[in-house]
Amino acid sequence: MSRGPALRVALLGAGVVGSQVARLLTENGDEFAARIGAPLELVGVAVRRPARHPEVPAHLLTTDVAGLVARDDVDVVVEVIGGIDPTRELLLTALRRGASVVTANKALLAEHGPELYEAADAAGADLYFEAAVAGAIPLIRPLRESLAGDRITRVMGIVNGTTNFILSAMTADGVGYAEALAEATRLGFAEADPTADVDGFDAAAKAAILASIAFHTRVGASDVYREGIAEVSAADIRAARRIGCTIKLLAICERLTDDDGGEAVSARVHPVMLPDAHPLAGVDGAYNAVYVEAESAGRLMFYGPGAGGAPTASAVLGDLVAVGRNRLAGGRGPRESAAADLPARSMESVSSRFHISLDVDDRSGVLAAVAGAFAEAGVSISTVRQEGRDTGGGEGAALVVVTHAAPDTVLSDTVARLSELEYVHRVTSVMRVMGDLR
Ligand SMILES: NC(=O)c1ccc[n+]([C@@H]2O[C@H](COP(=O)([O-])OP(=O)(O)OC[C@H]3O[C@@H](n4cnc5c(N)ncnc54)[C@H](O)[C@@H]3O)[C@@H](O)[C@H]2O)c1
Ligand SMILES: N[C@@H](CCO)C(=O)O
Ligand code: NA
Repeated sequence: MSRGPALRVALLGAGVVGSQVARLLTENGDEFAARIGAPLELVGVAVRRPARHPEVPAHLLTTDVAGLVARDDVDVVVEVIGGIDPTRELLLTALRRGASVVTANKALLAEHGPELYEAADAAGADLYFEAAVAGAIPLIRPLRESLAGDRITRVMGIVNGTTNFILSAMTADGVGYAEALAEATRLGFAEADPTADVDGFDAAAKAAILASIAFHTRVGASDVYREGIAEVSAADIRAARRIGCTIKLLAICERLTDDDGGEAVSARVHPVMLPDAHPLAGVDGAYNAVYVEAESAGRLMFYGPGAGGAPTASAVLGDLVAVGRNRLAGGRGPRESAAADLPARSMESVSSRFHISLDVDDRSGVLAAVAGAFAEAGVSISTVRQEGRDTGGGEGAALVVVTHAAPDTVLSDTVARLSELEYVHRVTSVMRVMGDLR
């Protein structure tokens, strides 16, 4: 039963996510009203081309997005347009006049989160963004609220559905990279510009958001080290299989303790060879999964659909219900929590194990020369394996070296030394490895 005045909602964008938000709002309006205690009323939907949206009642459609957010009868703006321009200005306008905002826009939050929080604070409005990280999976709310009484030490996971879909297809079906990307785009997982997915920008934005919330510190997109999957080859996937691993693009956010006991934060995104027994190795397709380690709670795992129209709309609508309940209660949701203000560390502070593939001359002395280069750089070797060449014929052989943990910077020196060796034709790939190998 509805008790309060209607919560008036403006929807910006009716693409993959927005069209599902509009559908569910219309279909389930009575249920939402009962859950909130006040009806939700969709008062406008901003789109680029109204003719393409027969599913939205025509009187709600507008191309005047700036006019819609400026309307003083709009209580909540739901933004599913994406990108920084013009969304930053639109959301600031909405917040400054006291409207709450629900957004799925990780790129905007990772670049301009503090500015949006400040505008929300100044006007006493809410800023919710569950859909921005790991789609349908409840992750932002558990981190911001459920775990607010704990000390989180690590957040690590698969947070980009498109790249996970591509890597899964390349691994299971031997499907080519381009074909898998086209399918992810067709299914609505990929960003409007899919380089945001494959080059790791999308995952890096999510890592920045996760690290900020988990460590009560402002972490921006530029603080996140980033490598995408464009360099991951079919040969890398075969090499990973040989050592009992699966390649995944991981976002890793860690609380680091310096030698002097001071704390810092590291956030990074890069491909990793994960042992098949690792729980994240079995997360396939557009599914996401995130591990959270906290001092008192221990290890938690969040798993589910990380992309797609309806799953993402589920998270958007959950936020909308929360905003509606807050309004009716005369309260607000959580604000920015950044008081810890920890410094962000670069990759120089991070050590990893590495899997390095080399094309070498198949002759005596090669192994000693390669081992010597590692020794000179102070990198300890865990295993070495020599194989016939992985691709192509020729006189050479493929050498595969797996190291013990070594600092990132030292590893780049080692690769430079290896490339200069007379017997080494090429360093064909360098990839980080996690955990124990068989
Ligand atoms: N697709 C997913 O699986 C998914 C998951 C989580 C988060 N997101 C995020 O949700 C947002 C939307 O993603 P999407 O997949 O629905 O994108 P989309 O490209 O399918 O939809 C965006 C829509 O916004 C419209 N639009 C663009 N500029 C506009 C403007 N100035 N005025 C009015 N309309 C405008 C476009 O025409 C398009 O219809 C992005 O921030 C994305 O990162 C998407
Ligand atoms: N493009 C994103 C959408 C979900 O944020 C992905 O593939 O995960
Ligand atoms: Na989520």
